[in-house]
Amino acid sequence: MIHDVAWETARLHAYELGTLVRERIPYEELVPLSRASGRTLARDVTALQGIPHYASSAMDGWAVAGSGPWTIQPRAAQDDPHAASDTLGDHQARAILTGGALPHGCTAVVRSEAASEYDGVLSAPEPRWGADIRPAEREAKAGDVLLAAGTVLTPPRLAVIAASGRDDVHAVISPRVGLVLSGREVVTSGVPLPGQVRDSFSEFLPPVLTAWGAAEATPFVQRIGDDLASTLRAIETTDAQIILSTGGTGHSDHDFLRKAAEDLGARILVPSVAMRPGHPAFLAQLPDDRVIVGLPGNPLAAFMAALTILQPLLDGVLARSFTEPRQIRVGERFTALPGRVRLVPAGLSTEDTAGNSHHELRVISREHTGPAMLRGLGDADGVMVIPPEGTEPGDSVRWLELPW
Ligand SMILES: Nc1nc2c(c(=O)[nH]1)N[C@H]1C(S)=C(S)[C@@H](COP(=O)(O)OP(=O)(O)OC[C@H]3O[C@@H](n4cnc5c(N)ncnc54)[C@H](O)[C@@H]3O)O[C@H]1N2
Ligand code: MOO
Repeated sequence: MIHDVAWETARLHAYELGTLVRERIPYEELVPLSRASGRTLARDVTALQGIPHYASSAMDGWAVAGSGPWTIQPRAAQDDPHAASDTLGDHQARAILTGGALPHGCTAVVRSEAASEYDGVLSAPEPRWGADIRPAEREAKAGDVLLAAGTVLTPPRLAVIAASGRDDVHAVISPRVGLVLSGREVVTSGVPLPGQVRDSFSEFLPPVLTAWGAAEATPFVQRIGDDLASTLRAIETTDAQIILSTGGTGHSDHDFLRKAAEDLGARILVPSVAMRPGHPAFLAQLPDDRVIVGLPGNPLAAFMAALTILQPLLDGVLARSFTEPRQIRVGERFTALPGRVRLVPAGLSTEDTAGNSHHELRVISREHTGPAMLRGLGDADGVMVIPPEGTEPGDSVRWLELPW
């Protein structure tokens, strides 16, 4: 009798195994910013200089010193309106563009639309001291830690790093992932005949892996039949550090993943998970520390298993922190399912299933969410985790983000 691991425990085991794998593989590499989106920082990033690194104008208009009216000074460098320059004396003004370096002595910027110019003299309502000036180092001082190790690089974070003067970053090296797709009935193109099934995973899993930070390159894909020899061969011959297999997680005489893992001396960390769908999900560590993640063959079940085991595993391997899911209010009633959580594709809505409107968003399950279906997931905003005791409308549940 296999002992199901609680959903929360399966996530923790997967994360801890990931941190162990992290110690066994090379840690970091220098990556240009242009290729660093989605990567994880291996080290803290400090500002090479302040952001911004000089005081500048926030508007097109006039740099002024003291009170008006002001005598207009010629531009220091006619061909470069942004050039840092000169000093303004009291009651003097000089034209300036947004982002232009402030002249010394400048006490405010007057917007062009607020000022009038006549015979070399500028008049405007008295500006507040410091108006429309962007002081140096307002966003960061030189040497400040801008982003901590373990942070995932998003487009705005890359821009912040660039603004501080850096061209590249130390990113955590992603593990090599191999996909092993099992099932003689699985076909990869065209219209499947009765008894055949069109492959759901080779289009689906690689971008999910990329979104979860695992692979810059397409993972190595092997297709195997339903037999022990080819299952063993697939595991033994790949150089992947994480072997992600689909199908064959069951206990029938056509399912060989568990037997293969046992024959290879693997330590089974998660034999199955107290969840639905995705219950047969499986996590094992081979004697050489490579990892097998067994995803069930049913496509939605496979994704729920991946959310439960693969994502925390990758967070561990990528030196990211363990994330606790956010809470969100559910908009419908679920009866109890003793001992198991349910992972349900759901959409955000301001209405509950009884048609009542609410100020805060609630989540409501989508249609077409059977274990072998992906339509509901395609329409979903996220996945809700329904506790074994069920829910009443308005209860809080955990909410898992989708990787796309
Ligand atoms: N007697 C029992 N039968 C089953 C149980 C059980 O507890 N007792 N559990 C069910 C659950 S839950 C799941 S999930 C599946 C697990 O199946 P396997 O991981 O062994 O996967 P297969 O049997 O190989 O395939 C299941 C199903 O998925 C389809 N499949 C497989 N690969 C693909 C693919 N690449 N693309 C699309 N679809 C795929 C396959 O054709 C089957 O229909 O077992 C239940 N049975
Ligand atoms: O993991 Mo299975 O349906 O629960 O498809």
